[in-house]
Amino acid sequence: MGICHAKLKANPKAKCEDITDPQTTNSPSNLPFFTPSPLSSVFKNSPSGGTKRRSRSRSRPFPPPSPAKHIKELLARRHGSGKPNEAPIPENEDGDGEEFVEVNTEFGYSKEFVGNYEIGEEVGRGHFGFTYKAKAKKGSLKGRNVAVKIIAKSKMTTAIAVEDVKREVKILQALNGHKNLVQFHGAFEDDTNVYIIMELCEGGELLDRLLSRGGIYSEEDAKTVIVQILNAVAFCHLQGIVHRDLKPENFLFTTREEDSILKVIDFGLSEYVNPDEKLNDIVGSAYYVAPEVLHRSYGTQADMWSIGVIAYILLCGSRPFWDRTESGIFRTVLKEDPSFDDEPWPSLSCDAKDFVQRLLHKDQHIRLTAAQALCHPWLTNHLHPKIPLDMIVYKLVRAYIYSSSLRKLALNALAKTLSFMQLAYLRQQFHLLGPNKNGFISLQNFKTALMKASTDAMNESGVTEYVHMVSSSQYKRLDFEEFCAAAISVHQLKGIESWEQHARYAYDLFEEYGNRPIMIEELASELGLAPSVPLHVVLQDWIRPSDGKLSFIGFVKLLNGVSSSRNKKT
Ligand SMILES: Nc1ncnc2c1ncn2[C@@H]1O[C@H](COP(=O)(O)OP(=O)(O)OP(=O)(O)O)[C@@H](O)[C@H]1O
Ligand SMILES: [Ca+2]
Ligand SMILES: [Ca+2]
Repeated sequence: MGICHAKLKANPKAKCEDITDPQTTNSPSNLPFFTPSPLSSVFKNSPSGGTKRRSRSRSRPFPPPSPAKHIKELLARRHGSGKPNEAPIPENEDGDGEEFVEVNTEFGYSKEFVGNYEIGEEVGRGHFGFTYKAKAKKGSLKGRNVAVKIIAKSKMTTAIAVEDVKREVKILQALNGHKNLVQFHGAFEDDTNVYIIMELCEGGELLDRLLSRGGIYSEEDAKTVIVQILNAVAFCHLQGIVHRDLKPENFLFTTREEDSILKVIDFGLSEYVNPDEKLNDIVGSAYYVAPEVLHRSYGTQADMWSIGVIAYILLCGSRPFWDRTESGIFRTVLKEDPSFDDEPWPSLSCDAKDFVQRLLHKDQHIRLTAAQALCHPWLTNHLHPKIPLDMIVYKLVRAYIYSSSLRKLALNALAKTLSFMQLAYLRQQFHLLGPNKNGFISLQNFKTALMKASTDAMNESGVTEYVHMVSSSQYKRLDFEEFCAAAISVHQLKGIESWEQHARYAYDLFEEYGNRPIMIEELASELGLAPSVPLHVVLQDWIRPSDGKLSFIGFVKLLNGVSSSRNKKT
């Protein structure tokens, strides 16, 4: 990239052109999604009537970036149109007849908001909600300040919009208690609004703090922020929740202090997803959306891309993927690699660059998971983040159990090539699974370990069921060595520079302990190739003519696994 208009801290003119977001126009009534504050019924004494928009630009030394806008398609689908209360709802592309559904906006929440809270000033707003400070009048929170996100029912013109709000509340409730997630205190409704009560975060948005520092963070400060983001997101992912709207506006500091705790907010676009499932709706904010979301086949790893974008912005003050139009942004996300050539990248650490690159990998299978990112040397060299259990381990171990014995041997050879640093993450995961005193884990351990972190979200997302399935498979106990072979991700290893060395060294070990003459038919069945495939043509290179053993190419294909081999053939 490297052109000034891509900079958050670019010159004011370029910045203004950059702002294609309708939210940044001066008059609120110009906003396609503007509706008057939903509070006219509740908020009687405010001089501003609660509708004055917070202006970032006047208080900043340079014009700030627009808050990230949601993807147009998302808004059209969820709210029917750009002006939800006026225009007709466009035809739903899935043909599920959304426009004919009468929307039921009864949520079943308590109707006692006014009796319980006294509303104060507005503290923020987004496309979907207005957030106010409020004071609890009774109950355990009596006298305490809270935040109330108010969502007007008039905006809920589609069943999807209603479901989004219900899910936002349900997820906040289920995930309550993690220190880097905003605390939830309850939900209310009346005829006009839904009220989501949360802890009040008084330290402002990450975006504002970034801007107040001139649009850039030092590596050390960025690490502190990123670790907290990863802690929260790793927890969500383990529960089977993908946030889908991670951006600097959706992180708040609890206090104004420099070392304030950071909290993830706004689960309005979050979704349940189990480890076997792929989501397909295009959701999020354009600058932060992952390529696989645009390809309509994604899971929790889409959030990791957004964290990569955030890390990139924190460290250099520029957006990694930029264009003037939404379709232009999508094109750069899909096709272009972010630049690491411009200042300050050459003067930043190699670890910082490597960390960001591993999150901005276009292939979601190569991208680091949240738990893996927490083990990256950029973070572990100075901080000592607590590493949570990682669902990818469950997926990989399950695949290993069902692999052929030949592939298991190949993976065991590959695991022996891992460096001490690479093994650190696997060691942590093994430890979390609670090995017995002889250093073994059984598949039951996978279930027991997960249940310790279980919330209602895990049941709803299908993670509980998935883990039950993994743990009820038949397989012997694993020691650490075999666990490494089982939990190694060949995809991810292929994404690192030293992959070729790993593969060569592993092949040498395999030659010593596992390679043997193999018939083409046997190999085909190992790989799950259908008899209709012209086996001799396809598998010729995989077997060494001299002794009929697996060639290096065959070994690598075997490591890739059955399904990827099969995909390549078709
Ligand atoms: N708990 C809180 N404490 C303080 N301020 C908050 C809190 N929750 C939200 N806000 C403020 O209100 C703004 C809007 O809230 P939120 O992001 O939940 O709304 P939204 O309409 O869903 O946003 P978006 O347009 O990103 O979807 C936030 O960016 C933040 O400034
Ligand atoms: Ca938001
Ligand atoms: Ca939202």
